[in-house]
Amino acid sequence: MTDERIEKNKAGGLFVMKCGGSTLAALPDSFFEDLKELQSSGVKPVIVHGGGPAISGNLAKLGIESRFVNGLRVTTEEVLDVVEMTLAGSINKAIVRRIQGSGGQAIGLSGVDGNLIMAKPVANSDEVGQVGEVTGVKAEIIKGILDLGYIPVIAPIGVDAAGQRYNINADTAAGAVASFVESPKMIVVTDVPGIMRTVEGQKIVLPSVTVAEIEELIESGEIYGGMIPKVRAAMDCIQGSVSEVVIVDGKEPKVLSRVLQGESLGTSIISS
Ligand SMILES: Nc1ncnc2c1ncn2[C@@H]1O[C@H](COP(=O)(O)OP(=O)(O)O)[C@@H](O)[C@H]1O
Ligand SMILES: CC(=O)N[C@@H](CCC(=O)OP(=O)(O)O)C(=O)O
Repeated sequence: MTDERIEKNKAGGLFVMKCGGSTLAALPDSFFEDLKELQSSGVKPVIVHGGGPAISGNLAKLGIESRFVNGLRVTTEEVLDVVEMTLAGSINKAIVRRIQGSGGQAIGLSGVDGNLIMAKPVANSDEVGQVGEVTGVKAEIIKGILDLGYIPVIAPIGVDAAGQRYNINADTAAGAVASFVESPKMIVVTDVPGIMRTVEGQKIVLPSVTVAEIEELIESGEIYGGMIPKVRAAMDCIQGSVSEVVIVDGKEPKVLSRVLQGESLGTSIISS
């Protein structure tokens, strides 16, 4: 990590990474070893994670059906108990244990702790229930944990001043965290090699896309399902301090350090 370009990133201070539930179990040990090496070299990673498939699995065990409206889980109080238990409990602690297992240092918390992620109901809460949108993130808590030498591992549960909990899509939460901590880059780690489109019958990965191109890809149906909240979160945060969002496959060797070194991997979303 003596590369000049990594040094430049260090000067930026930190980067936010979102780990999707689709990929968490498949992340190889080398992913966490790379993360540990970055941490040892002075880079400050912040992790926001999902866990949608695990939530659906736990709900199914309880005989509760999972329902989604435009990619957002319909969240009753009963569902919210399972969401919190899964995200802030088993998934969060599994990530912390994997980082520690690679010799890194991590502290897991949810957006409820210290009122880290403040939220309010989404506009269509009559349809989706206790789903939140972010109104604020206490960046000083994240920076404090980083200054202590730990990687913050954040579960996307929000809270409001009255103490009500909210289920927040993990891509949305990661984008908001990246904006509030003024991360220059957000890395979205998922189970596909980037944003793909079909050209002459072949699926290709787009090396970079602009906000205008994303709108066209959603319109044409080439971006659908779980990719939609990712690109929407990316578009929201690159309006502010985040200058680039990169979507990559977590199984790619040394993916984090390669992206931070400026290697062209996955799909880079840029403002224009
Ligand atoms: N244009 C696209 N390129 C790549 N993947 C896409 C695209 N449109 C939709 N997807 C889907 O988005 C999925 C990633 O979203 P999701 O399953 O929610 O992942 P995560 O758990 O990482 O948030 C991919 O596995 C793929 O099925
Ligand atoms: C409101 C909403 O839909 N919340 C998500 C939170 C987890 C998530 O987003 O996980 P992935 O990143 O693995 O999809 C859910 O309940 O599934």
